[in-house]
Parts: sequence; C-alpha cells; structure tokens
Amino acid sequence: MHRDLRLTAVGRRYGIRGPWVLRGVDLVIAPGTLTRIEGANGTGKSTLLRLLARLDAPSEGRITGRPRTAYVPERFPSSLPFTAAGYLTHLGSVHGLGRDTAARAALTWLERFGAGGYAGTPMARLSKGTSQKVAVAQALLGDPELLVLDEAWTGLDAAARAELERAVAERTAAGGAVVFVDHDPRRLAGVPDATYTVTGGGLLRRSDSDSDSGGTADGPVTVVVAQGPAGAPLPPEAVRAARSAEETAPGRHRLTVPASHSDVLLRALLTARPPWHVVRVEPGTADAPHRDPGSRP
Ligand SMILES: Nc1ncnc2c1ncn2[C@@H]1O[C@H](COP(=O)(O)OP(=O)(O)OP(=O)(O)O)[C@@H](O)[C@H]1O
Repeated sequence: MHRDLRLTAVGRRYGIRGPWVLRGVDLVIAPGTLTRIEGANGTGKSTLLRLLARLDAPSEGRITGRPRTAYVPERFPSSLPFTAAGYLTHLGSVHGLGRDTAARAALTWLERFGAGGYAGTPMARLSKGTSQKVAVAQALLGDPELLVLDEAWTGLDAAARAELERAVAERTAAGGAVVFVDHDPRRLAGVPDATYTVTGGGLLRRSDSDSDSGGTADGPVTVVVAQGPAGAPLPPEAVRAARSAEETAPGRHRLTVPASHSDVLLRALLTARPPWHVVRVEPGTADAPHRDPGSRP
C-alpha cells in the first residue's frame, strides 16, 4: 500500500430519512498498520468496515485512496456452485493471477488453514468452520494492500485462528494495512497500532493508557536476540514487526515482538541477505518500551 486511505467527515445512513449510523468520521489508515475497531452491538462497526473496503459509499463526506482491498464479511455466502478450490481459483483469476498460480495459491491457503482435505468439496457441503476458512483464504489469496476483517476469527478452530493472526502479521510486515473487528478483546492484544471505538455515530481513538482489554500495551510477547552482520541495519520487515528494538552490543539486537508476529520477525531475520544469526528466542514480558511509530520505515 503506497498511500493512506482517508475518510473525511464521512457520514452514512440507510435511506434518505434514516437515522445517521455514522457522522463526521475522520480516519486515516496508513500503510503497514493494524487498526482495531470496537464498539457495542449495532453501533456501526460493519458499516464502517464496508465503507473502508469501498463496498459501500458514504452518504456524505469523502473517501480518498484506493488500495487493492480484500474483505472478509461477517456472513459468507457458502452455497456457491463451486468446490472450495474451484471457488478460490476463480477468485484468484479475478484478482489477476494466472490460472495455475491461482490454483496453487488456493491450495496453499487451504492447507495453511488446515482445510486442504476439502479442496474438492462443493462449497454447499462445507461445515461452517471450513466455509469460514475459505472466506479467509479468498481474502488472503491476492496479497491485498488493505485487508478488512469483520469477525473473521468466528467459527475458526484454534490452529486456524493462530494462522490468521500470523497472516495479519505478514500483511502488515509487507507494508499492507489491516483493519479488524473481533468480539474477543484478547484478539491480537497488544498488536494494533490504533484502536477506535464506534460510539454515538463517531469514532473515539483509544490511547495506550486505556489498555484494560486488549489495548495497545497488552498481550503475550516474544523476545528475540539476534546478531547481524557488522554495521548492518535491521531488515525493514523486522523493524515493522517488532514493538521495540535495542542494540545491546555492536550488531546484537534485542527485539520484543507480539507473540503472533514472532514467525514474521524470525523469517525477516533469517531470509535477510546476508542472514542474521538468531541467538535466542524466549517468552517476554510486555513492559518493553513502545517503538516510536515515527520510526516505522
Ligand atoms: N443495509 C442496511 N440497511 C438498513 N440498515 C442497516 C443496514 N446495515 C446496517 N444497518 C443498521 O445500521 C446500524 C449499524 O449496523 P452495523 O451492522 O454497522 O453495526 P455493528 O456495530 O457492526 O453491529 P454488530 O456488532 O451487531 O455486528 C444498525 O442499526 C443496523 O440495523
């Protein structure tokens, strides 16, 4: 994602005389960021996500920026006349992938979510959980610049939930933006760059100090100690994934990363050219100082 997606004074109501669901909403979604949207039932979270995904247009105000977007809706139409792999391959082609590449990507994503065995099953015969895996796979298939997840974890088993958290970490580390709603306050706790509450038709940004239930300072973290080639800067993907980084000796860095992002960080270090040496990986405490968001490369 190269540019911000920006909402300016956005309002949405359904019907010309309907009550305003959202009004005067200003929001900027920057590349490489994770944003959580929360709020009570019926406050307009899904309405906001559909506007961000450009599946709906505001009744007033302006939206600028057109990242390549994928969206996982709250309810996924599962009775489509395709097999799981057929559907994903078809969508991959729609996203501009060649047919073979699309078919490979479809299988890769189904396998990552533990649904490879259902590739040939008609969508209408999939369980709710497996349909949800297909819904998530369809969104990840085209490496979207903006990924919008509306309760996408609901119905997934524990392994698939963790896999989706990893996929989110991969997207943001690659410079994409992710916006999500989830009823579980522990979801990606400690990871979001920003959390907003939809209330009274507006958006309230939650500050770091309001970290009671999944605020930006919570959540399990992993500490990675890595030794780099002399004088080499940390790989940019590693910097994006890490919450804090400290050079403890020449070339030796102590990185604190949300546990859900540790795979992405390790891969960034190990695949750097030349690769970094990972000295130690251990569970950490979440008291490390926050990286200055201005340092995001
Ligand atoms: N297509 C629609 N037509 C008419 N009203 C709608 C439509 N979509 C949403 N609404 C109304 O807009 C309001 C906000 O709904 P929305 O689904 O955005 O809230 P939400 O915060 O996502 O709710 P939940 O937490 O229950 O999923 C509700 O009053 C809802 O009835």
